[in-house]
Amino acid sequence: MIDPSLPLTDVHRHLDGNIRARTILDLGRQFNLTLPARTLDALIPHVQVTTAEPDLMRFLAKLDWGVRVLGSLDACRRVAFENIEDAARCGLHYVELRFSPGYMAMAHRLPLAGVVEAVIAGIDEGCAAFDVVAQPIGILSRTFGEAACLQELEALLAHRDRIIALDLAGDEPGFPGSLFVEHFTRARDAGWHITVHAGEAAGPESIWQAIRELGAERIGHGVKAVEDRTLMDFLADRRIGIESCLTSNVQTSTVSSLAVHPLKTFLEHGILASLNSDDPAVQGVDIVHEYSVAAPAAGLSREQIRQAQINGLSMAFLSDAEKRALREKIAAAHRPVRSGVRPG
Ligand SMILES: O=c1[nH]cnc2c1ncn2[C@@H]1O[C@H](CO)[C@@H](O)[C@H]1O
Ligand SMILES: [Zn+2]
Repeated sequence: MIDPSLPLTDVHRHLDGNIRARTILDLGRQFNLTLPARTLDALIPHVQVTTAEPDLMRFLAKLDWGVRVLGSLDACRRVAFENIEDAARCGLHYVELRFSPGYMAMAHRLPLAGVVEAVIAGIDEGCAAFDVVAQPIGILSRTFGEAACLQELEALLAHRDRIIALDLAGDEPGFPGSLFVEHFTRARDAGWHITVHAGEAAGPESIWQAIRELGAERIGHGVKAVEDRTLMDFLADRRIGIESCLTSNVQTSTVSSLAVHPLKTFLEHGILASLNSDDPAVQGVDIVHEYSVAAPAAGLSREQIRQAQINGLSMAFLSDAEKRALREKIAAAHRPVRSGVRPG
């Protein structure tokens, strides 16, 4: 139930959580690595979630093979390019691709700033080849601690003009946002937008912390906001966007089923919440599934799904003029061409 006359956006999509299984096989061969399987069918269970994982960390382990095969900077460039191709193929007009340079560099000790440069180059090449607007968001992988995140931050700052925002992802309960206040102060000083994974594996206090201490303008997942009415009022009043990722939340056991997902409550509360994919290749689903299958299963009406699509562009890290231009472009492309009408 995507409205084709409106821009289709995905503002919460991990580039390094969207590495094709076929590419993992291919790069594994190229770098002579021993993968857990030699064929695509046999590899899938190692790199894709099939049934819900018991918790976030076990879900995140499924992303590991994707980055273990990144044996060179050119491999990083390739997966970034393929991410744009994937976005175009599923009909996205605008995508914010987030990635963690430290996580991508880890297995083969690639230079961190080199990874950032390669990812940006792949995104640029993809945007030149396909009709998609894309912007990169840097991630600090909290799972590896404050010092590792500082190195990621430095690498991202080396390309500060090409990065639009900073995010914090990974082990939310193990590494609370309070450890990263300095990192985010520097990010804001660099003029970046801020979005933070919060209220996914930890409670509403994690969302308050992200807003008050890290300066989050948007929240990734934010599921646990439903437990705190004052917080929901605050999110609605301040127009702090919630980047919902329905299928992901079931696969990480953040919610027990789509039927109990709070997105519908957020929309009824007037919160700026949108539909996004998270880690499409790992999840085995993409944005079209989120709109046509997951959102109805989460109880959203047609009108609420349309509102979520509008919200996706509203919360995008674009200027008002850029948003208007995208809206007008899609509306014009959708307008039916009148044939057989001759002027005069
Ligand atoms: O749903 C999620 N919640 C929290 N962290 C995530 C999620 N998906 C991916 N990452 C984390 O983001 C970085 C790669 O982009 C990695 O740190 C990965 O663990
Ligand atoms: Zn995420």
